[in-house]
Amino acid sequence: MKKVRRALDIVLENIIKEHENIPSGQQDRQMDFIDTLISLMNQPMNPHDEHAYILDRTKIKAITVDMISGAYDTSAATIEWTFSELLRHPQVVKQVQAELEGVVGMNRMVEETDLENLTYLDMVVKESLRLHPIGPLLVPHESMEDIELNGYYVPKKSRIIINFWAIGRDPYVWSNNVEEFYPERFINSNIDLKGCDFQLIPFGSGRRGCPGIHLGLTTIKYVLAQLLHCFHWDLPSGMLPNDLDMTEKFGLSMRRAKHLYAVPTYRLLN
Ligand code: HEM
Repeated sequence: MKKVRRALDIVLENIIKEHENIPSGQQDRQMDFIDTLISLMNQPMNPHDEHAYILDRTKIKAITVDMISGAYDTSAATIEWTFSELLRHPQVVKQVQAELEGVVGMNRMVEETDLENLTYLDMVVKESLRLHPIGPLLVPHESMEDIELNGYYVPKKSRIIINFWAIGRDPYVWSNNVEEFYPERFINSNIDLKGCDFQLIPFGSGRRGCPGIHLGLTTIKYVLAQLLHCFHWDLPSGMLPNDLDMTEKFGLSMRRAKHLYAVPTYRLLN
């Protein structure tokens, strides 16, 4: 563990140094996340309170580790699960591609600004997160005071674990076709992912809910939209959609037990 920590510290130190010593001629480049943190370094976050939180080098490294560890695996695994469901449901792929053709056309690549107009893709991602939440038990929480909830007494300092995987597959919440990948269930529904609709909380809820929800959703939709817009996708070696193994591997994040393989064919006009 100590070795890993030292190695990680060297990587992070290099990232910070690279940002501190931008070569002349590149000074006008757009500021990124690390530039912003460095610009706030060693000054109180609240200028009217000298005891306020101060961002130092170590804290910048800690925040960066949080960002990297929270972001990569979760987004990559969600893309892989969504793609698996799409390969099992060619009809849904056709509909996403029809939406992309309507919004983007076939002569240019998808851009980030297109995402807000891709409403069917939004439903596809919600449905994928319902069935395949990356954090099936979210992150353990602790009650700050004694509380009674729906007739249950929860003492202060209880460890609370939310089984969102089970909520996502509960027929009383989602009706009988709960095991089916069916994005259309979100048509005319106001359910969103921000954490107030408790039947769909793959990013958690409340003050300790996921701070990366917007970056995560943008990344997932952008990657999926580009992959589906640019390419047709087939399963390898004549495999049929129903043959695709959907076994889960339970861990800190819930990934596919086996990697997904798919064969692309280019489909844009140029
Ligand atoms: C598909 C993408 C993602 C999913 C499904 C996801 C899911 C979650 C969940 C379930 C939690 C625990 C929330 C709770 O228990 O209430 C969480 C926490 C967290 N996530 Fe994400 N996340 C994603 C992307 C990201 C990204 C892109 C970042 C960073 C840029 C990030 C950073 C974090 C951090 C730092 C926490 C801990 C928050 C705290 O303890 O206060 N996540 N995430």
